[in-house]
Amino acid sequence: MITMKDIVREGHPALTKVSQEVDIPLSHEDKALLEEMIQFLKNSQNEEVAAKYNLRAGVGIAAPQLGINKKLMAIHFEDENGKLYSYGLANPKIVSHSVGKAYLAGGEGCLSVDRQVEGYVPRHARITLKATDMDNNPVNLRLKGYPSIVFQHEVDHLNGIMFYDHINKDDPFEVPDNARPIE
Ligand SMILES: O=CN(O)C[C@@H](CC1CCCC1)C(=O)N1NCCC[C@H]1C(=O)Nc1ccccn1
Ligand code: NI
Repeated sequence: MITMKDIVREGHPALTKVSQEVDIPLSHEDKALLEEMIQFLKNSQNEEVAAKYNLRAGVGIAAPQLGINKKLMAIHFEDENGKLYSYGLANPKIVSHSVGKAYLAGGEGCLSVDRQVEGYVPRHARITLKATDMDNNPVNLRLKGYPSIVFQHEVDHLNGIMFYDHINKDDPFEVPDNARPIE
């Protein structure tokens, strides 16, 4: 099972590399990795399991965080309306996005970053994302709000981008014009 010791931390080269696309149909190895990544997220959100294995709760994880530079990412969480987002995705691509921006009002963190980094992380408010899921089916998702932010955070990892790369150095809490805060 994946635990925190498997998650590489900032300074590890895998986090700033552009990852490679994977072959479709997925190899057994890549499919098994996506399954393990989803299981980690489920475990991390389960109080007993997280306490037992000292897991930090996460809603998404990308293969580079495991030192693996493949375009594989997993997302698992329920939004405020109880809608479940649970995906193991290969070769995700943001094919279109809104002009408008959005950001988490509380800022962002990362399981690969063992420190608080203050500031707003401006992202696209809405995105259309295409990918292949773990059963080799094409996925076409239109996302807004918190889910849109989560998916963008993970896609960034596959391109070697960390959340703090988006924070305005001169004014971390500067709100880009017409950007929407997500509580
Ligand atoms: O690349 C992937 N990562 O680095 C895991 C990150 C991904 C999120 C950060 C901002 C958008 C996506 C993650 O999940 N976190 N960041 C650090 C500690 C907190 C944790 C988190 O937000 N946990 C959470 C939130 C709601 C419900 C349950 N748990
Ligand atoms: Ni992260």
